[in-house]
Amino acid sequence: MILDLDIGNTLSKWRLKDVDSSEIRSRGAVWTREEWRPGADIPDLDVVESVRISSVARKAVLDDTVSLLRRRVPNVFVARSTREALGVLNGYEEPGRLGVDRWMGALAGYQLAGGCCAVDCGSAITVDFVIPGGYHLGGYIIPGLRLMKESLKLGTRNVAIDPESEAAELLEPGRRTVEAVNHGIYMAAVSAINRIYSEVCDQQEVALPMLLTGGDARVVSRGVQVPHAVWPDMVYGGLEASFPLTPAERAGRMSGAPVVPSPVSLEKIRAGLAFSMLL
Ligand SMILES: Nc1ncnc2c1ncn2[C@@H]1O[C@H](COP(=O)(O)OP(=O)(O)O)[C@@H](O)[C@H]1O
Ligand SMILES: CC(C)(COP(=O)(O)O)[C@@H](O)C(=O)NCCC(=O)O
Ligand SMILES: [K+]
Repeated sequence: MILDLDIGNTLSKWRLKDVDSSEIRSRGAVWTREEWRPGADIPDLDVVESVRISSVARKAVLDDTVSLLRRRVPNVFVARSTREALGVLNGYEEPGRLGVDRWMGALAGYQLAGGCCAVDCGSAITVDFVIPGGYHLGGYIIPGLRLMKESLKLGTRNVAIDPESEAAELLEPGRRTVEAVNHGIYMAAVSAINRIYSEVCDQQEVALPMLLTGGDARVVSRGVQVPHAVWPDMVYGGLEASFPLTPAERAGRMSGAPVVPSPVSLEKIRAGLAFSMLL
């Protein structure tokens, strides 16, 4: 079995993948914290022959996790942000400083769509661009829905947005504090994503497919007008492409990859941008 780990600032996600069949056998998530307890937090390591890790947690957490795993598992692969990988050139001045989850998403998106806007809606919402030819332009970081809410300190933190809510309701003016906050942060997130996408496509003169991932991807998806696909395993896709282990991965396939969404024309994107600015 392969154990894939995606350690974010809030949640540490894991999944077990069969090496021969490439099937996902189980998955789970635990709060990101100092220490892993194999058998409790993550599956028993006896069945695991390889681990692949993407981590944005503090270096000490990653170091401890890696040393624990190295004692028990033959192969441990740790993803790093590099200057170039899989045909993508990292846009950061200091490539190693780009969050490795963003880098994994950019690599997966490029491998799937050959140019994309990769949006990760987690603790932070990150929006990264890779244009055809493999140039990663850099991106944008804004607080995620939960962080935006907590920063207001209005005592609404325990009333999360219902992930089943309809976008139309979430975009209405709130008539109670908790609604005003939830609708406000939702509007902030989806309008930022829509606007960032249009601005960058306009500047770069290319209509890109958009891919969404992260814990809040599904609810954010309902408010994003740009054609897009939700790919919950996008970060894992970057791990698969970086460290291919199964026959399917060696052939370039990534688990759960969605059908690439067809972007609207650049003219339409530009018209939308002009309209939103009343030009
Ligand atoms: N069941 C859940 N448990 C915790 N957070 C959730 C859950 N469902 C959605 N969320 C949202 O997802 C965010 C965490 O998403 P995730 O992509 O795992 O973040 P990160 O990679 O930063 O740890 C939380 O901040 C919260 O807004
Ligand atoms: C921006 C992030 C905090 C997002 O992490 P997440 O919300 O997925 O936990 C992470 O990618 C990170 O720590 N990045 C390093 C800074 C950068 O990318 O510029
Ligand atoms: K994120």
